[in-house]
Amino acid sequence: MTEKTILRALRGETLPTPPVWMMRQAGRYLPEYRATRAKAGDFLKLCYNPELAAEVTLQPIRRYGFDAAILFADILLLPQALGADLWFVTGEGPRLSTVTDMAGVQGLRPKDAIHETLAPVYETVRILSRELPRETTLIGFAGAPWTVATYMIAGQGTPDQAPAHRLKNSDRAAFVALIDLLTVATVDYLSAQIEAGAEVVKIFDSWAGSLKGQDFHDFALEPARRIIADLKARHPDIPVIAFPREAGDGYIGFARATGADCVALDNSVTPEWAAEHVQVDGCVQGNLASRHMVTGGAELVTETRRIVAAFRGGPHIFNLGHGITPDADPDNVTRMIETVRGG
Ligand SMILES: Cc1c2[nH]c(c1CCC(=O)O)Cc1[nH]c(c(CCC(=O)O)c1C)Cc1[nH]c(c(CCC(=O)O)c1C)Cc1[nH]c(c(C)c1CCC(=O)O)C2
Repeated sequence: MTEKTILRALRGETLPTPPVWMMRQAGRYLPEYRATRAKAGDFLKLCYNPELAAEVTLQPIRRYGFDAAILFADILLLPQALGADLWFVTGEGPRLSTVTDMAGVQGLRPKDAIHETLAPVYETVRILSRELPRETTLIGFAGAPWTVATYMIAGQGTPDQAPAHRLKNSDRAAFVALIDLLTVATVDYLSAQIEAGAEVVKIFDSWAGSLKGQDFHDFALEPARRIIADLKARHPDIPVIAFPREAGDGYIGFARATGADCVALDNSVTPEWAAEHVQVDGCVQGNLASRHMVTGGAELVTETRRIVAAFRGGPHIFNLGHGITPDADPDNVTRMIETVRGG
């Protein structure tokens, strides 16, 4: 069997047509997702129901034939497995019990305890590795320590991650202890996904952009480097995609410094800039603005072609710059894929 297209791109091959998948491709813009979520009861019940989580992972593959499927789960399941309370408020987002000092960090469970909670996620991966079409790559994932810590410290999403910055600056020891626990737990979590059948893993650092200078080095780059080094020691052939969202100039050299096989790009960088400064080090993923999945039209086609053309000279996986939003039109996704594949 010839190797899957995404694995070829991740090994550094320049392909005539970039493989394509989408962040949040299983999500609320799809009526079949909404129906399955209703059947599960709510979002978290869906995440912990292996049959239904596998079903929603497969839905966009059946509908669109994406080159990759991403495990259906959430980056906040790991804090829950470490002992935080987690719930979702409809229309608002996640809520967690907070960790605000060293006693809070020490009150979390040890990393070896996570698998008890996360076992259903590994079962979802096993189902998917049996049921996916043979040409489709299965991507596992976790949040990066900084991004996960921002939710654990604030107890919710925050526009500027102020509570996490405050803890970092006022109680360094507690903050570093939390980052360290998340780093080692993430290695075990991703390793278990790989052992269950994930062929690639992606590390989402959605709030990396709020770390500047030395902080970016210490809390975005360094944890990613440690996670990737430890994972590759256990699973040498597993490619890793890193997503230090809104890193700006921090994207330059990020793959080299962390050992990532691919860097995912958000929309704040142009594809022409990224081809010159980031793709020189290897595979890149991205970076169509999600709003085109809402607005469609000629601009969707023009922008898609522009990104494909800008990255044509090197390894590239086509994706959005962030997750597709619930108000997206499913037909625009079809249009985007046709355009990537030569339409
Ligand atoms: C920060 C973050 C989270 N989760 C995730 C991130 C990092 C990526 C990013 O920046 O978007 C990652 C994530 N979340 C989800 C996946 C599954 C795989 C995929 O399709 O990409 C992945 C990879 C499902 C989800 N995670 C969530 C949904 C929507 C829940 C629903 O169906 O009601 C999905 C499909 C909920 C979620 N989960 C999270 C938030 C802030 C929210 C609420 C906001 C929102 O509703 O979009 C935390």
